[in-house]
Amino acid sequence: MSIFKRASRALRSKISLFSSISTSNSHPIISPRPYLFHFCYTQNAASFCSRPRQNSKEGSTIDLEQYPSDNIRNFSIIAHVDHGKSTLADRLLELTGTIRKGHGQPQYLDKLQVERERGITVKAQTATMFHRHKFLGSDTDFLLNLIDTPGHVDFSYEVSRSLAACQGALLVVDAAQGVQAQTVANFYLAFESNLAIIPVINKIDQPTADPDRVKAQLKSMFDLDPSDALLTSAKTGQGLEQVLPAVIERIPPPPGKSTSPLRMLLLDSYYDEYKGVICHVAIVDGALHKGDKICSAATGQSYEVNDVGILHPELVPTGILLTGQVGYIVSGMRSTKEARIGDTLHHTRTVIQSLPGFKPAKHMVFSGLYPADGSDFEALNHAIERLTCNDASVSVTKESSTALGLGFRCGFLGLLHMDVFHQRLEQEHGAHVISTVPTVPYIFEYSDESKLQVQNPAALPSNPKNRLVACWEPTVIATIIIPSEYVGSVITLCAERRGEQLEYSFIDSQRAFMKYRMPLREIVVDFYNELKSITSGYASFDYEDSEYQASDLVKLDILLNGQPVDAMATIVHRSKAPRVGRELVEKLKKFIDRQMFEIIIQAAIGSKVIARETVSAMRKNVLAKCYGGDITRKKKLLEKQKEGKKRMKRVGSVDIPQEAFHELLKVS
Ligand SMILES: Nc1nc2c(ncn2[C@@H]2O[C@H](COP(=O)(O)OP(=O)(O)OP(=O)(O)O)[C@@H](O)[C@H]2O)c(=O)[nH]1
Repeated sequence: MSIFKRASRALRSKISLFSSISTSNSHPIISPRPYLFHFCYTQNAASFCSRPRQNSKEGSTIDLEQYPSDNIRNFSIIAHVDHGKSTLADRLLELTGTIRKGHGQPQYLDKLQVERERGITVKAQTATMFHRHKFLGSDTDFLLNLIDTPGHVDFSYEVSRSLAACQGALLVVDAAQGVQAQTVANFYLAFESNLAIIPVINKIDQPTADPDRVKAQLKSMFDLDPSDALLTSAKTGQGLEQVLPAVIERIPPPPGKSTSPLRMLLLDSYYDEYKGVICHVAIVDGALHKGDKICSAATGQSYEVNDVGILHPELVPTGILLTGQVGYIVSGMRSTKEARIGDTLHHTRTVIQSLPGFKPAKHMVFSGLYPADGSDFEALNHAIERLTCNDASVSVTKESSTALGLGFRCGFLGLLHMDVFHQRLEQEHGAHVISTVPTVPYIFEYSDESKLQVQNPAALPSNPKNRLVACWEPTVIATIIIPSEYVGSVITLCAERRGEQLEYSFIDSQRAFMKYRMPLREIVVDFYNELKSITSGYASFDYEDSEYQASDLVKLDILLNGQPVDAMATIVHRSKAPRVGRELVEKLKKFIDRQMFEIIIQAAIGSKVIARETVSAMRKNVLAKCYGGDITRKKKLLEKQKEGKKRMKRVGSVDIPQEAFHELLKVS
């Protein structure tokens, strides 16, 4: 039985996310303002892009009243990493004249520096486009809201939020790589949200493209009709003219009621230096006008709407948003904490039923963040506050460490998310941070039946008052898709990582599909890199969280000259403790400079030492390799050493360089 059919059974009873609720109150509709259109030819001679001209009265607004919900289509682009979502989004924006062709920066909607440097999408981005299409026999103007979503598993929360504002999705699949792990995960997200799914087989220009094989995979895995698949190349433009007509004809208009009281779903928020908090919203029912008084269903707090508009793709004020439209509002919220993602906003003095909202983001990985220089705590505090304004999926609590001083314990959606957060802290806010070994949330149960959830290994008492009776660790269900020849080595890797095989089948003659239950701890540290390396980069991998399972866990302490370094403590499975302990002390030995006294580095479980290294006494001579050379070179090296010393962390009498903490992150 195909996965699709199994899922259909499970989901048969699910109801639509946007099943509309009938209400009697209606908000008065303001009479339409005058509007004008001009038309321009696009690269595709057969179609026009209709671009509403700026309203001359208000100077800066576009009139949206021309677009009743029947003329609106809201859709996401979803796919596995690198299958071409952002490039396809670029082409659609060009095709509709929303951005100029050759605007100079590919993947236009990937705006963050980190997205551009890494070539990945981290934040979902919305863009409103206008398009004229012959529909039911006559030329009709449509407003299309496109949401480009991230492909990496850590950001699937962004995908599920985006889908809540859509009635359809373009499921993009690389014509050479075929269905991959995130294709499967994203298909189910869209399917569970009852979206119309349009398969798009992209990159057909590649020499290894095999669209027929991909069509067969789509049929066997998801029961998608092969004749529904669009064949495109976002690179050469081939086949792109079919995309928007398919969006208009196959995706239903938004189902909301224009005569019902306003209900809008808060999709996302970020902080802008000049405007304050900007919220992205989807109008589910009713209409919103500039100057309206609105209220949060979650907090009861009221606000006045100071600005409202669409993302075209930059912010364009329109003074109004109508049923089914997606746009932004500025409403005097002082912090993004007030803008709760998934909240329902409505007019004050109207009674509405809240929208279903979203499941809260689940933090998979926790790590301590400390200022590299202890005196920078306030600066780091400020930087984290500002960044969490734009990334509400990070949890932050203050903590202190004897080794590192005052800092923060942060929860992330995965390791890539953690990495991206660090990079943004440094790039966007100039913060220098030391992060501690990432850990997953464990549960420890004691003889008095008390349970302790541990997000920071240092918080686990080495000698508890009550006897420890059980330990529990979080698990995930991992999906792995690989070429058949790598099956053996992947099974070995998963067994080493304590995985339990749940499913093993073949997508077609060349590709195997496997499902494993695995401890989260085993996959957050370097699993994906190892999987990629043993499969020559051909594996694709995705995971979803699952239940806790009993496990034999121990706390591994790192001691320097007999003194435990709380920031380096970690929790591991007992069977892995000797190897992890050895690796940790070896790594530390490499990074701790020789000092004027001997340093003993130990890894211990309770009072039992399981690994040990010694750094012999002496000052590191940074000039050792500087034969001859002029004095300025030597001065530079000494200056660098001085600078490095400033960034050292003193534990007892031992100075630990910042890199040592970074290197520890890599030890599994
Ligand atoms: N040959 C070819 N390359 C393409 C095509 N579409 C996209 N690419 C290339 O594929 C790479 C990934 O494209 P993106 O658009 O960034 O992919 P994405 O799915 O948005 O990636 P994530 O956001 O990281 O998930 C880029 O180097 C693109 O230039 C295509 O149709 N043909």
